[in-house]
Amino acid sequence: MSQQQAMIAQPITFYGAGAMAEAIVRGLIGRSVVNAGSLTMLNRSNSGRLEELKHRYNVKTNNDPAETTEILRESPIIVLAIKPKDAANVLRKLGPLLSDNTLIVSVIAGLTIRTIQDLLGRKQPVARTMPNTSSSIGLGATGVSFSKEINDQDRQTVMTLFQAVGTVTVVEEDKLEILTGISGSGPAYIYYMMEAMMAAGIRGGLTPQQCKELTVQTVLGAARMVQQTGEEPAALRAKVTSPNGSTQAALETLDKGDFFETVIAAVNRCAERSREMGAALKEGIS
Ligand SMILES: NC(=O)C1=CN([C@@H]2O[C@H](COP(=O)(O)OP(=O)(O)OC[C@H]3O[C@@H](n4cnc5c(N)ncnc54)[C@H](OP(=O)(O)O)[C@@H]3O)[C@@H](O)[C@H]2O)C=CC1
Ligand SMILES: O=C(O)[C@@H]1CCC=N1
Repeated sequence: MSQQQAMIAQPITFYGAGAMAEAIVRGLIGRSVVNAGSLTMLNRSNSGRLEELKHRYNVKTNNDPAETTEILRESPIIVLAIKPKDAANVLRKLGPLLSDNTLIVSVIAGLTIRTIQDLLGRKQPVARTMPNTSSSIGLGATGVSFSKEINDQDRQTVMTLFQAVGTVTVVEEDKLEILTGISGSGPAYIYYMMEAMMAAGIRGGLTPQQCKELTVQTVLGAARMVQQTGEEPAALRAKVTSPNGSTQAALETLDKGDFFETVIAAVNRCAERSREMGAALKEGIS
């Protein structure tokens, strides 16, 4: 990542102060793309959480209903970082507070641009994004789609925001669900794999600390190998796999559990679940 990262001068309000909002805020501050004082994080009721965030990042926080209304009314950029189940209520109340050029950036899984605008009751400029939690260390992978109301400056702001915390892939909106299956939820699959590898090592007599160190370095090294050598994962896998050797035996065991197709099914189910959540929100509009 370049040292001369573009700055975002406008204040940004995070509507929702949970795991994903924190990941982005931590990344933005870590990369000095924003001044902490220009970030505000709002939640519904968890004041302890806001205290923690204020202490950790020096950001402004609030959950007083009257004050948050004023903050939202005056925010040029609002990042929606609430759960899908809370989105309908929040967006219905938010719509009347916006001005025509308030930029809405959503990280909410499944929620389409059309549904966001319908719930807001106005054709707001919207960037629908799907980041992941690795944004917190600047290694996020974010997918983005823009509504047609977005102007070039807003588009650049959104690109700057997410490029500051990792890579950005602009896609057609109907590809965001499958993208969620790969990169939005993907860290969880890798962690699950790591959990299983560590459990195996512990059962085999290694210490938890040894297992963690070995597993982390293995995952890190494998990802970096793909990135730095430019070789395909399949080619790199072949280099690890001696004919009739131990790796082949392990991979055959994975294949007995239909590993490859199971991962594909998991990614597809994730995408499908995102669409289901989006459809439920759409149906809720009446
Ligand atoms: N976690 C992840 O890996 C990723 C998540 N996402 C998306 O990010 C969004 C947030 O997820 P995540 O951060 O994990 O969720 P969390 O449960 O960690 O956070 C949700 C936040 O929303 C707040 N909130 C809920 N209702 C309101 C309301 N009416 N007014 C103000 N604040 C409210 C909660 O406040 P309180 O605690 O006070 O109720 C909380 O701060 C989801 O839509 C998810 O799809 C996208 C990519 C990856
Ligand atoms: O599980 C979820 O719904 C969110 C979306 C992507 C990652 N976490």
